[in-house]
Amino acid sequence: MTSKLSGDHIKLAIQKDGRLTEDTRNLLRTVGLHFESYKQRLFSICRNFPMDILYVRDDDIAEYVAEGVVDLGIVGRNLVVEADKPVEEIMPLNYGHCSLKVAVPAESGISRIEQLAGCKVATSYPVTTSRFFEERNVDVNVITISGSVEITPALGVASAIVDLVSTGSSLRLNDLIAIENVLDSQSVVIANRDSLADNQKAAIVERLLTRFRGVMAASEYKYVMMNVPASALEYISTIMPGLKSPTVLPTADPSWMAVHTAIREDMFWDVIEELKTLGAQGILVSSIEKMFV
Ligand SMILES: Nc1ncnc2c1ncn2[C@@H]1O[C@H](COP(=O)(O)OP(=O)(O)OP(=O)(O)O)[C@@H](O)[C@H]1O
Ligand SMILES: O=P(O)(O)OC[C@H]1O[C@H](OP(=O)(O)OP(=O)(O)O)[C@H](O)[C@@H]1O
Ligand SMILES: [Mg+2]
Repeated sequence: MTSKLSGDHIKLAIQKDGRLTEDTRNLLRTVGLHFESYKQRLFSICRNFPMDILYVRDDDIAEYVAEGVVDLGIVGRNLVVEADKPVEEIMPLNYGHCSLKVAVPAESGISRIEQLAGCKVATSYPVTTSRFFEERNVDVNVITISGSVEITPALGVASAIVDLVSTGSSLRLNDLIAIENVLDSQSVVIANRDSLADNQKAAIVERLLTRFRGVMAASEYKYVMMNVPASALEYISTIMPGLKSPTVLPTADPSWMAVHTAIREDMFWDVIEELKTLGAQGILVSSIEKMFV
């Protein structure tokens, strides 16, 4: 095995050390990739998949993908939009959820962005912010700040900010309120366009995405096993939004049937409550590790 990045592999850039790092590493390991990741490492080679992983600052990922330094990147959509580079977003990954919002001091009395005309707006996302206000025809002076944007109104630097919000606690801590959403973000896979046009690379990318889909689909479902009265089986089958029709097996008692199915997490409690009222018993629920439909 060589220590250089090899040509017949695809290259994936992920955040080296930050909010997305742990979830991203976990996802890669859950899809069965074997690789070393030490903090001082800049890249590692997957032992069982034709891919090399580069660890970089998240701000650089979209640029590296656009330039073809790497074929794929995993990064927050907020940074893909801000980088404004020609890359393809090919899959949302359902972690790293946050939103970019316009916020103002709570006591300012400002509730609409039109009231910010002629004002200073501080942000670490100048490209996205300028475009947002231009599209809304509100003329503002965008000031670029690299961090702790929330304190700029209190310092008199700006009348409003555009910053990432997740729980909203940073805004509350600084007596700010959000007045408009600029974009919703989550971790996404982005790809270099030439790599997608290369059949060999595109095939490896598709293998990786298939694995990601399997893990993500599984996280949205629970596997449910239960015994139901044979008389209620027909109706119970209609209320179970499983993948296809549920698996029905006979039990030692002909008046009871065993039913196995996958139920979407978001409908789970409603369905379980209804099943219980219809006489289902011995309901066992388990997580699904991977799922391919
Ligand atoms: N409070 C939050 N909650 C959830 N996700 C967030 C939050 N803040 C940021 N994110 C998402 O996580 C990404 C990485 O955030 P992080 O704070 O690690 O960035 P960073 O400090 O710029 O890291 P780097 O050192 O790699 O440049 C953000 O670009 C965004 O997509
Ligand atoms: O709505 P909340 O849950 O409070 O999250 C939002 C905060 O999280 C991020 O900052 P981070 O903690 O990464 O600090 P930094 O931007 O100063 O690096 C973001 O820039 C906000 O400040
Ligand atoms: Mg960064």
